[in-house]
Amino acid sequence: MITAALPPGIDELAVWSVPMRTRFRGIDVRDGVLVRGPGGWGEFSPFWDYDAAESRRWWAAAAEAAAGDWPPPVRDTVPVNVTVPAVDAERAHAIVSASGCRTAKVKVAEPGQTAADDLARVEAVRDALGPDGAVRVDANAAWDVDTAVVRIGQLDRVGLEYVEQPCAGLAELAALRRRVDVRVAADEVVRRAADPLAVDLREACDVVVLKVQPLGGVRAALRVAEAHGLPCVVSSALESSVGIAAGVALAAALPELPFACGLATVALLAQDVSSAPLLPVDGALPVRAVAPDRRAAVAADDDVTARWTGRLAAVLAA
Ligand SMILES: O=C(O)CCC(=O)c1ccccc1C(=O)O
Ligand SMILES: [Mg+2]
Repeated sequence: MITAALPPGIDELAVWSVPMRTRFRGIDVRDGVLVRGPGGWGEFSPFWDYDAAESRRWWAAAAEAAAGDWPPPVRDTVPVNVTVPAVDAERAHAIVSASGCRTAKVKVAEPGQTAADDLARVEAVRDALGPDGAVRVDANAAWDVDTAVVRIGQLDRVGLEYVEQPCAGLAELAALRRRVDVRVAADEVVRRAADPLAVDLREACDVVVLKVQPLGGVRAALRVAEAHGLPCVVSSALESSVGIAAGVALAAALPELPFACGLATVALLAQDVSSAPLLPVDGALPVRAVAPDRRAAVAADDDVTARWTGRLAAVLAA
């Protein structure tokens, strides 16, 4: 526990650090800060490549959770997808089979891998799910428009629910969307925007991905959903179960939830902050509070703790 320099409204900070089971987006270790306020626990865990200015929305999400300021739920469970990292086909099959989920999101276009690697992984996932499951892919903005047309054409042989952020920019997404039949989902183009409310998504996508921390909290993300008027999918930023609970609160509060959410990612962590982690049962997460009772077991070392308290101080001063 750290007692120095607590932010306003916060009575405890706990810095956690756990290895990933599988490398994901170049991340092998996930870490962050848990904060406790009068309304419960919140999570502040911007990725290390986010500067203080870009991390401010992440802090707003943690402060909102600690204040207990979430909107009421309209459902008590949230259907989720299993998230498949850029692993080989055999492991992808095993991950999906073990998950109990009926929807899978598969990472594609990983640097150093080929189109054949992606196709083999996606085919294995389809095989594991059977014909009634839903398969979506996420390219994390890796393709130009022509490449995306070709790759999506190949991968859609298994039938895709949507392709998430196939290209980087709004104009590219719009150009691609006119050339493929598969739905396009927008992620980075919304969550990394200076103003996620003001991005003009009308031609660019069919689905909007909402992430609580990058958008500045549950209420801020609900305003993003309302501003765009498109179907939304809530997805994680690889948080511990405390941060995932905020995603679940958002998914539970959305008026419509037509697709499974990307909130089953505690399974990608080797350990969790809670002895009752938010992991899916029969493809869904329950809407409930999370007690981070394992914070001593997952406590970061002094060096990592100092880096996080420094980061938090920089964000609060910004
Ligand atoms: O959506 C999911 O299934 C899991 C979350 C996920 O993919 C993700 C997690 C951390 C950072 C970025 C992303 C992403 O959607 O690109
Ligand atoms: Mg994404």
